[in-house]
Amino acid sequence: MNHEDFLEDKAHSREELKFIINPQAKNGFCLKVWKKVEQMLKEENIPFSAARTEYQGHARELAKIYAEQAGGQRLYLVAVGGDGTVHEVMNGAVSHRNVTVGFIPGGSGNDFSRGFRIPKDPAESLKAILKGISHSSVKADIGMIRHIDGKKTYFINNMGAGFDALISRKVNSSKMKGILNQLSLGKFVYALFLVKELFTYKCSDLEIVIDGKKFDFDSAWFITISNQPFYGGGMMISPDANPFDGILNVTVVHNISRIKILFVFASVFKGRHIAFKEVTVLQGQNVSIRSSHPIPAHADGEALGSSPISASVCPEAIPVIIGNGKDGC
Ligand SMILES: Nc1ncnc2c1ncn2[C@@H]1O[C@H](COP(=O)(O)OP(=O)(O)OP(=O)(O)O)[C@@H](O)[C@H]1O
Repeated sequence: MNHEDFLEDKAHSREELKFIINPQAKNGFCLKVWKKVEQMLKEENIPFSAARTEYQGHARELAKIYAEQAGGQRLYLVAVGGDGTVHEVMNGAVSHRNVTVGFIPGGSGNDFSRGFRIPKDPAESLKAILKGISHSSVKADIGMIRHIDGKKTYFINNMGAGFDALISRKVNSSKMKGILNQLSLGKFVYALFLVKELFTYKCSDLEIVIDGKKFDFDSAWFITISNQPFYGGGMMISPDANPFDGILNVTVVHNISRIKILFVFASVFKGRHIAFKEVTVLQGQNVSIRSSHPIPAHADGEALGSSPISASVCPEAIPVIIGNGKDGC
């Protein structure tokens, strides 16, 4: 491991490296990932500290506390878990300019690592983090959702409303996710629920306003607003999304039969679904969603109330360590 630069940098500064681990991610598999990473850190004499989450929302609280404790000094906060964990760490850290966020994939979906080209293997992702700390961190865009009560939720992968939000809600509360994770088939859980819910979902009419321009969609299945291409455990929902371009990419699936949507689904893993006339692709900086009846929403796969809802891009809002720099994305 090339960690000499890292150690040298640390000798000159009070920079800190902290890990926030979700021991429940991928049904407990994440702990094995962490053990491996922890062993490597110890073997290489790399100074670090670590905390495990104890409940939903804890990673966000820990990130906020650590960011404040750092008192303005540079803090590298590495989420070890799935997309829910990186979502929470990023939300806790985002208002603290001294925090740089990293990620070691230990969840079932890990779309953040796909979208930011972080290695799947924990040892490789740790190497990428140490290299990133020594040589480069980059500022990534994030999306911001403003709630009626003035609170804000940020997303780093994507947000959405409609069928996809319903699926992620069902997946997250199901026992099936755990069972499939045990069988190393966790990434198929979204596909399974998609097929299961397909025959009962009630579509809605959507009014989407992007940067002041209105678009109407009859009988819409879902809308996804993406900062990077992947969601749902490897589906390339928004092939053109780029977390460094200051733009949010919008995908709307509408006016399509229940059978044909299966073909859209079959093609989404390679991003070929955008060729369907029932898939509309748009982009902009501010997106608002109204629907004929309230539809569930999510941010980075975590449940988030229901429509109406709106999101804006915050360009270059958070420093991230992704190993390869922007060019890697
Ligand atoms: N100690 C804990 N006990 C129960 N739930 C937790 C705990 N720590 C975190 N969580 C919650 O677990 C949920 C899932 O975490 P995460 O998304 O990281 O893993 P995953 O679902 O396996 O991966 P992915 O989202 O990539 O599919 C999140 O909503 C998070 O808030």
